[in-house]
Amino acid sequence: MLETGTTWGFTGTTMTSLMFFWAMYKQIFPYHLQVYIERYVYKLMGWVSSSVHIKFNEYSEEGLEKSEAYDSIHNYLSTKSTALAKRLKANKSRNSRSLVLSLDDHEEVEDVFEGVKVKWSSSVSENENLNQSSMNRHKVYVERRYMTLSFHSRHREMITKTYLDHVLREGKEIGLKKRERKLYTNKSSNEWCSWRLGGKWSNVSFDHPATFETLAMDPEKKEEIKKDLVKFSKGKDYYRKVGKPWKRGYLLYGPPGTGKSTMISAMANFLGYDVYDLELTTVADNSELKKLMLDTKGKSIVVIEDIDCSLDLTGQRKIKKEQDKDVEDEEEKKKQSKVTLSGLLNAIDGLWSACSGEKIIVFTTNFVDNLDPALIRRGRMDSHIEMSYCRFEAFKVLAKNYLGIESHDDLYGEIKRLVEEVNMSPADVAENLMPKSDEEDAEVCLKRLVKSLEEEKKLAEKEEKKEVRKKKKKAEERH
Ligand SMILES: Nc1ncnc2c1ncn2[C@@H]1O[C@H](COP(=O)(O)OP(=O)(O)OP(=O)(O)O)[C@@H](O)[C@H]1O
Ligand SMILES: [Mg+2]
Repeated sequence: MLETGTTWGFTGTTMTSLMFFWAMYKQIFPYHLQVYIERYVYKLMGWVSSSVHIKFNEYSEEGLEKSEAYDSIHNYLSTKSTALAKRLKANKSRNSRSLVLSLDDHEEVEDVFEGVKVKWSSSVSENENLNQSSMNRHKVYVERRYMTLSFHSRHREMITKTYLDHVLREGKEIGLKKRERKLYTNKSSNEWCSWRLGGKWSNVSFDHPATFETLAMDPEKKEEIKKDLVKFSKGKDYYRKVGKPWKRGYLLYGPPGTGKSTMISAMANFLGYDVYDLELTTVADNSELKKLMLDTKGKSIVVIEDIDCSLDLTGQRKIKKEQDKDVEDEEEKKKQSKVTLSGLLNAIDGLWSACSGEKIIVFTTNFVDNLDPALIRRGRMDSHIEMSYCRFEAFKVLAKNYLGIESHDDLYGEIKRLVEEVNMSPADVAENLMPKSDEEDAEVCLKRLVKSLEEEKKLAEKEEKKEVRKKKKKAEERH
């Protein structure tokens, strides 16, 4: 549990009472003597004190690796500090919308856990380092931050076993919630550079506003999906117990504009996950695909949109020869992705899937029947979700989103009848509902929708009649 950069020390008085002497002593004594004195003072204090102190450094001893434990403690204490500490530090990260308050240096905050009081203090010390890179080697002073946890020695067992676990877990969760989420897209392999940060994926910050509240679909189905996601995200122990990698596949299928891509954003926002948008056509071959998958982090959704169009995964093996004949340009042939169905199956199900925490895989398609059954069998795509045309329940969500209304005496009845009869996508319904100018009120938009639905209905009836006539003609010809 305690990682690099975490050291244990036992001293005997509070930090605050030493602060004045500390400043004086730093001025008077040279650094090498300070190290010597500190070692013995600490030892002496340990003999007379009943307190235990645990020190958590921000960086590892070599100063290279940032301690995850320190970050988690920092996050955990930021909530306590805002309410309890007298001196706070305010930071605003580049993309965050609000200020982040945290414990200032040399400040203390108390915490109570299972009736036991503990104290956290944040400190910063200056360490001497030799500047190796400079032509004239000289000493530089580096600030080293650390947190000290102090408590009575009779609670040692509980604090080290239960409390610290609790702090690290909670702090990690807070960190995940407040982190800036990313939308990744895969680079082509000639852009992969091991020495450059970023690796195989480029990213932008993910800020899609879709949520389950704004997603128009049957409310029961929506609740089911939300429950399923929550169960998955909390299922670490369960997945371990049943011996399955912690991952879940969702197949979203349905006609264009029914909200498949919107659903992915809603899922990511709901769980606080990153999104990896995998463009299969730019992946050269199966081995590249595996490497890309290995380079994804946990708490993420890996998405392959329009899986039926991405590659000819359905019958790649069968029609490959024919295809090769058709592709005359050698260069073009080289550029084509060689990812095969089995390569994709391996990448989803292979050993990689057990790496780096929980992962969701989402495929979307307009034509579910065209997909190879192996690709979407349960266990691989565990949940198949049909995104359907807009029915009345979904319409109500859209009307609330776009017009801010929950009912309309005259028009809701008519719309209810029409949307149950006409196949119109939520995207089209939304477009009709969106006011086109400030003068357009809810009624104007609803009337536009009614008109549009009626036109669609007439068109559908015409098409149906045409079909019936065609069938009749064929039947007559056969006789
Ligand atoms: N179920 C829905 N709920 C809310 N908005 C929706 C829904 N479906 C579509 N929309 C609206 O329509 C637009 C297009 O939807 P989206 O891109 O999610 O459809 P899609 O199913 O992914 O379509 P395609 O199959 O063409 O990729 C969205 O930006 C959104 O505003
Ligand atoms: Mg889409």
